[in-house]
Amino acid sequence: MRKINYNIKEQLLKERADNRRSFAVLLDPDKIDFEQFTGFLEVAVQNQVDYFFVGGSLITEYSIDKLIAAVRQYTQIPVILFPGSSLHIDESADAILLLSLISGRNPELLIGQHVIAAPLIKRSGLEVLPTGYMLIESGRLTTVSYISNTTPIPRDKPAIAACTAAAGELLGLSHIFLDAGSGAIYPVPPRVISAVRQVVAVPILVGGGINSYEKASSALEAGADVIVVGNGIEENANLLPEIASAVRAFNERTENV
Ligand SMILES: CC(C)=CCC/C(C)=C/CC/C(C)=C/CC/C(C)=C/COP(=O)(O)OP(=O)(O)O
Ligand SMILES: O=P(O)(O)OC[C@@H](O)CO
Ligand SMILES: [Mg+2]
Repeated sequence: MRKINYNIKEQLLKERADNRRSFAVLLDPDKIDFEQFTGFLEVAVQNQVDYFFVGGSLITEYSIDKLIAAVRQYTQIPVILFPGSSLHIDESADAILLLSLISGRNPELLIGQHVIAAPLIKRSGLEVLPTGYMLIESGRLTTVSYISNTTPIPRDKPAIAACTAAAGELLGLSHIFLDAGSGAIYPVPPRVISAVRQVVAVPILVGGGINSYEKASSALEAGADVIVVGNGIEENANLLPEIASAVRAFNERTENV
């Protein structure tokens, strides 16, 4: 299937203006079982998954291009890179979350990797989604915290999260991603999401440890525009329809309000 010319930034802004929420499934290239992948994609289409995010803190197989080609063969779901480093850029995707890790104080992940990646991104034709990426404490040491060598924001300090997100927006970042980290024990607390929601106008993405209908609903009620789920779906195939139904229920409930 040919690449479609999406404008994801505009799509996210429109959804936000309409108070509609979206569902992104995180695909870890190292964990895809290509034998079963077609069936998985059918389920994703049936359940109206809005986006595939593709990436990881650490990638060992470098099968991003194969993964995207498989997605394209069976679906029109947009593929957005969620890179842990400048080595994870693949121009066959539709867009890239250009993350700046604003909750941390590691200059490499605030600007260093971006300098290295800039010429590649410019020539790739990928749509760029400039994103303030914020790690929130999650009850355990996550891969992303370890690999990025940064300390997450304490989960009981919504004011720190709000000021960090506000600073990111003032700097011109057009999305905020609140991430408890893949496999988090505790997802981003609703209080943190709503504190950020009150101070920024840009779309908010929330992920990490969302593994039930209830957790998804709480994040949506608190103001998350996009729910991102990875590990939970890798572990339990029934979770994809469950999260999709939480997003659908929210959208149906608020449709005529
Ligand atoms: C500028 C460019 C192109 C890259 C740098 C991008 C930045 C700043 C990254 C920040 C830190 C980072 C390592 C983010 C990766 C986040 C991610 C895709 C997490 C997915 O989960 P994993 O952390 O891989 O967890 P598992 O161990 O469960 O697979
Ligand atoms: O794998 P999970 O815990 O769903 O987290 C998804 C994503 O937000 C991780 O960066
Ligand atoms: Mg992973």
